[in-house]
Amino acid sequence: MFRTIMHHHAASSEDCAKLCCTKIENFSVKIGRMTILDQVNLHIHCGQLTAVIGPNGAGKSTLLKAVLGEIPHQGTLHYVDAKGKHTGHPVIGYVPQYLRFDVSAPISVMDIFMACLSNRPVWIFPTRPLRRRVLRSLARVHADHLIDRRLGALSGGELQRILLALALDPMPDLLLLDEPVSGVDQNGLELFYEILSELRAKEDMAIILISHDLNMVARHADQVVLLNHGVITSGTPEEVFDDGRTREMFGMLTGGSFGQWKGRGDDCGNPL
Ligand SMILES: Nc1ncnc2c1ncn2[C@@H]1O[C@H](COP(=O)(O)OP(=O)(O)OP(=O)(O)O)[C@@H](O)[C@H]1O
Repeated sequence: MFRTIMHHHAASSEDCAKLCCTKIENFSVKIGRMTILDQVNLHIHCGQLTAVIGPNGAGKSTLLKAVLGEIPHQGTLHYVDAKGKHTGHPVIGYVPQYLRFDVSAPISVMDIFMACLSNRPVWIFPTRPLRRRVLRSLARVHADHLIDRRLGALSGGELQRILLALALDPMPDLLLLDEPVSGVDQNGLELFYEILSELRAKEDMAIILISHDLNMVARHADQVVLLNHGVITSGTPEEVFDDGRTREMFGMLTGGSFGQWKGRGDDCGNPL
């Protein structure tokens, strides 16, 4: 069950550019006779947060799974770091939208780290260095106080941060996040975005985030991609949110501009 939060190595055949970036080229996914993704091309720059938005069923989660190599797809993934020393095989960290587990199971946060980080069975008492390492990982996401908490007793936001900490060990080149649609309150969401901002700056990490909260995207993303089976439009938050196609797709009122509604919104996170 924890396979999806482990790390993946994606292969590529040639360099992408001189700057640190990931190029997603001509990604297509067909399931049966249905085309879910059609020729998606994206450049994801290191040190930037790229938010993917789009209606339900647009293929957002499918795109992340294809980048992870978890589902059959066409297209190629190229990665090159700034120094050109680590080209072609990004280490990818993945934070899934949700984790299915038995909420009554006596599994602690420490146990799940043990299961993911070492080959030791979880019933062996953790060694001190391992516990210190887990505490360091958890501190990165402001969650070291949760190390002995039972998984089933975590709030939605806390669980999301634990999954993020797991995806960051070892530190990935490319971080993929599928934000939960519900279960994380506004404070949890704010903290999560703050942590992502820290990471992109400190680790020079490329981050792709599927988000349903347009206000948070407007405030924190460097680049926004509007996806609906293909890329409808992409650019800065200003460019994408002022685009008539975005406004139409999300039922926004016409006439307003990005600057007027940035930071405001209704209770569901929709810009007014
Ligand atoms: N294994 C599958 N078999 C058949 N159809 C699938 C499969 N996986 C996804 N789909 C379909 O592909 C489309 C895209 O799904 P996906 O989960 O990628 O959308 P999404 O943009 O992430 O949606 P949401 O915002 O609702 O999470 C949907 O219509 C979905 O029903």
